[in-house]
Amino acid sequence: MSKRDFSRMQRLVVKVGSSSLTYATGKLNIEQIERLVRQLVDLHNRGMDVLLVTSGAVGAGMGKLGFTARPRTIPEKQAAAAVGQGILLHMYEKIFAEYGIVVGQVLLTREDFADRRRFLNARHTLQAMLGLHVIPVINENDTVAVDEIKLGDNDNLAALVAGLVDADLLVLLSDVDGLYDGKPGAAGARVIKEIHEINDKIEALAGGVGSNVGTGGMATKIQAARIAMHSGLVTIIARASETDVLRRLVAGEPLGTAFWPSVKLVNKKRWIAYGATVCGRIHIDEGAVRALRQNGKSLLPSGVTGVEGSFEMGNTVSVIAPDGREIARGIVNYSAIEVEKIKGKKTGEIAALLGYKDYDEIIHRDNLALE
Ligand SMILES: Nc1ncnc2c1ncn2[C@@H]1O[C@H](COP(=O)(O)OP(=O)(O)O)[C@@H](O)[C@H]1O
Ligand SMILES: N[C@@H](CCC(=O)OP(=O)(O)O)C(=O)O
Repeated sequence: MSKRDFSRMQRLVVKVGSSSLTYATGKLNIEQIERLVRQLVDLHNRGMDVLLVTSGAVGAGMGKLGFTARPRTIPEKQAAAAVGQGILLHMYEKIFAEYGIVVGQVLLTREDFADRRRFLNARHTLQAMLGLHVIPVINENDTVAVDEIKLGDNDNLAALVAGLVDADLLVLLSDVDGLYDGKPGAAGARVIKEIHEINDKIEALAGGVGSNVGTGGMATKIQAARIAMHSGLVTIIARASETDVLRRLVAGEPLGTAFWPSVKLVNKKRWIAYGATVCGRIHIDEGAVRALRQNGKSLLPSGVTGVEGSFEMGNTVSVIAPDGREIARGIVNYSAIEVEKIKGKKTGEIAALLGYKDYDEIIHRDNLALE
C-alpha cells in the first residue's frame, strides 16, 4: 500500500484557486468547474465528507463588471466579490444539483477562527451540514472583511477549515503541478514530491502569484501546509486541471507536492496556536522555558519577567523566551495589569498582591500550545 493511500480517510477539504476557476479573460472556466464537481461528488458518494473551499468571487465579479485588471481599491475588490460570489455559488449549486447533491454557502472571516465561541459555532454548523450530507462551499466573506479581520487568502482559510472540522487531508488545487524547486517552467526546475519539514530553504522557494487573479502564490500555500502539518493532517498541492486529480490523489498516486504532518495537536491547542488573535506578550526566564518545554508544566508567576500589550483574562498571548523567540501561545488566567503585579512572585503571594487569588497559574498547561 502506498504511503499516500487515502482511500479509507473520512474527511477531505479541497481548496481551488481563482487561477484554476477563471480564464485570463476573468470569465469562469465552466468545464474545469464541472470536472472538479464531478470528482467531489464521486468522493462524497463513496461516503467521504467533502468540503470545498473555493476562490473565484473577485475573478467572477471582475468578468461580470468588465474589469480586465484586478481592482486596485479594496471597496472595488469587495464590490467585485459581492457580484462574483453570487455567480459562483449559483453555478456550484446548479452543477452539484445535477448529481442530486445539495450545497450550502459558508462565508468566514478571521474572526470566526479568532473567537473561540464563534470557532465552535462554525464547527457545529459545518458538522451539522456534513451530517445532512450537504457539501459546504466555503469562501472568505470578502465583502465585509476589512484588513483587521481578513485572512486575505483562501489557502490559509482552507487550512483553518481543515483543522476546524478535523479533516484527514487538505488538497490545494492550483494552476501548477506542485511546489517547484526553482521557477516553474524554468529549465531544470522540478516538483518537490514530499516535504516533511518546512524550513527556510522551502520557504525561500515560494514566489508570488502566477496570474492576474491569484492571491499569495506559493507563499500562502506553504503557510497553509504549515498550519495543517501542525494540526496532524497531510496537505497536497496539485494541478486542478490534471485529469481525475482528486480520484488519483486519494488512490495514492504521487501527484503534486505532499507535506507530511509532525505532531498532532488536540483541537483546543490548535485553535490557540493558529486561530486565536494574540493580544499581548509575556516574557519568561530560562527556568520557565525549561519547565514549559521539558517538563510540560503550567506557567507560574515566578517565571514571568515582563508583560507587553493590554490583555484580559481569557485572551491569548505569546510566550517569549529570553532570546526573544516565541516559544508558546496560551490563554491567560489574569489580565496584563494583574500579571504586571504578580510577575516574578511566588504563587503563595498572589492573594496578598491582588487581594484575591483565582488561579495559581498565569497559563495552565491545558491552555498552552508550545511551538
Ligand atoms: N516555487 C514555486 N513553485 C510553483 N509555483 C510557484 C512557485 N513560486 C511561485 N509560484 C506561483 O504560484 C502560483 C500559484 O499561486 P496563485 O497564483 O496564488 O494560485 P491560486 O489561484 O491557485 O491560489 C503559480 O501559478 C506559480 O506561478
Ligand atoms: N476570496 C477571494 C479569493 C482569495 C484567494 O485566496 O484567491 P486564490 O489565491 O486564487 O485562491 C475570492 O473569492 O476571489
